[in-house]
Amino acid sequence: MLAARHAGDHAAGRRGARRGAGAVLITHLATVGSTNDWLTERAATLPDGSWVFADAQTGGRGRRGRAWTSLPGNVFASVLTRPQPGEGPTQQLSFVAALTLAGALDSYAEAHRLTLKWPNDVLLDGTKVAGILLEKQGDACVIGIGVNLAAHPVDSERPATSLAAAGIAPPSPSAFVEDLSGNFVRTRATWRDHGFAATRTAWLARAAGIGRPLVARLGSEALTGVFEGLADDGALQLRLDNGAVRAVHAGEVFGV
Ligand SMILES: O=C(O)CCCC[C@@H]1SC[C@@H]2NC(=O)N[C@@H]21
Repeated sequence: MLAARHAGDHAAGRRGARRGAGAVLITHLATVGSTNDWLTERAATLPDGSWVFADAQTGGRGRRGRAWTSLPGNVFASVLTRPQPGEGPTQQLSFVAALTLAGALDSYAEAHRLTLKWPNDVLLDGTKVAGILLEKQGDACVIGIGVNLAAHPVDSERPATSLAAAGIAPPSPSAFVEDLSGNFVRTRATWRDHGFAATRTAWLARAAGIGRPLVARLGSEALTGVFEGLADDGALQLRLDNGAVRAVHAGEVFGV
C-alpha cells in the first residue's frame, strides 16, 4: 500500500492508495462528498487512469442534476481520463464505461440478465442496477460509477435493483473496483486500437430496446420512434413515424 500522498484527505478519512493490476492507482476513502468532486479537484495532478472509491458518499450526484442515493455496501467510484493518442472524442467514453461496467458485472450475473440502456445505465433483469456520470474538467473527463451491489433505493421515482435484491451474493466494493479498473484498461484499449466501431458494436449487442419502439423525453418534448442505433457522437438514432432519423443527444428514453 502506498503512503497517503494528497493534501486535504484527512477530512475525507483516507483508507489508502494502492496500485491495482496493471499499476493503476486506486485511492480508497472512508467517506467523501462525491468521488467525482474528489477527482475533479485533483485532475491537474493525478495521472490518467487514476481511480478513487469510497465506503460512504454523502453528496452523490446522478445524471440530469439528480441525487445518487449512496447506500452502504455499494460502489461509489470514479476514474480520471485525459485524451490519449489514438482515442476518439470524449463522448464515446460513455459507452466504453458502460461496457466496462457490464463486463465487471458479468462475473456475478449471467450476461443475458445484464443489458445497457442509453446513454449509460446498466440494467439487471430490466431494472437499473448501476449508473454512470461523465463530467469534464478542462480536457480531463471524470467518469463516476455507482453500482448497487448490496442495496438499492426503494422510495425513488425510478425503479432500481441491486445484485443482492436479484439473489446474487454481492462482492465487496473493493473487489469490484479492482475488477472495474482492470476491465477499464482493456475496454479503453479496444476503443483506442479498433476505433468507435468496435465499441459501438459491443454496446449495441447488449443494448436494451434496440430495433424496438421507444419514447425519448427531451425537456418538454416527447418523441416516439424506433431505436435504430448510435451515432459517432453517441447520439441515439431514432427513426420517427415519418421515416426521418432524429439524433437524440440528451434526454431519457423509455420503452413503449
Ligand atoms: O445514473 C446516474 O444518474 C449516474 C449515477 C452516478 C453515481 C456515481 S457514484 C460515484 C460518482 N460520484 C458521484 O457523485 N456520482 C457518481
